[in-house]
Amino acid sequence: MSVSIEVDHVSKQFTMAYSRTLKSMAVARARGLPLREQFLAVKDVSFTVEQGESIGLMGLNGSGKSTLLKVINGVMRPDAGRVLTRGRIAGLIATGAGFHPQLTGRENLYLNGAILGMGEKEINSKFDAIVDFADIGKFMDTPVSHYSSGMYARLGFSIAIHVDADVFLADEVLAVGDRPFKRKCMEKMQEVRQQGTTIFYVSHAAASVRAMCDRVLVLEKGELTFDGDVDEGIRHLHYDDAPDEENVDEELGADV
Ligand SMILES: Nc1ncnc2c1ncn2[C@@H]1O[C@H](COP(=O)(O)OP(=O)(O)OP(=O)(O)O)[C@@H](O)[C@H]1O
Repeated sequence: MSVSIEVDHVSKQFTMAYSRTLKSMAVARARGLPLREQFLAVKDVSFTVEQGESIGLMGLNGSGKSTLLKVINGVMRPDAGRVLTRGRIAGLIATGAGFHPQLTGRENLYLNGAILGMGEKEINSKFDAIVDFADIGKFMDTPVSHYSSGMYARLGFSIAIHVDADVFLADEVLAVGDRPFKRKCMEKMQEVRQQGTTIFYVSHAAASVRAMCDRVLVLEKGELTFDGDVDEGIRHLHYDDAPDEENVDEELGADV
């Protein structure tokens, strides 16, 4: 097996500004309060992923999951450490990220496809499959600013999953889709997984991580506190404790 992703002592720092207006800055300064604070969203994280592994990235809100994916994707540069990736990376950091609101679905498909590394010929050959999967056919010539968040998500996911990628990064892809679409996405991701694509799957839904992944990474306040067996990782996060009935999906399990 060959190494697909190597994350080596990676840290990412952000600045949190407390004051947004000149007045509040002046008040804070007069009171001797800090104007901003720096914090590490990802703290000294290291791990290696082999080609074809399917990783569930879990952690509470704000624990650094999206930031870590952005660093792996190359959208953000780490402040310390390094990331090595092999092959073409496709993925959704935020559903429909990169869509231009004034452009139609069709135009965004070509634009987004190009951003994800597909040539025009490749997009042409996959166009029907992408539109079919997204199931928003008659809205393809409507500006995406008129789309619902679910329609955005459908088109975004469909484009990304049809890229012949070596690594697929899926951040909360199932958060806005309806139940039939979630099911379809899971089936498609399983198909891509069977083909040997490395998958990074961010989810709060324990059952979907169980179905999709063969290893779990857990981030807590930016630190990697668990790397290993799926069930143990879920137990580590207590995701299985007393699920809230309203959020239990028969296939995806309990959300937290
Ligand atoms: N561009 C940014 N500038 C400043 N702070 C940021 C930025 N992006 C993220 N953060 C902060 O970094 C921390 C980690 O955010 P991140 O989005 O990576 O968390 P997450 O685990 O993906 O959360 P969620 O489960 O809610 O999606 C949060 O405190 C967030 O406010």
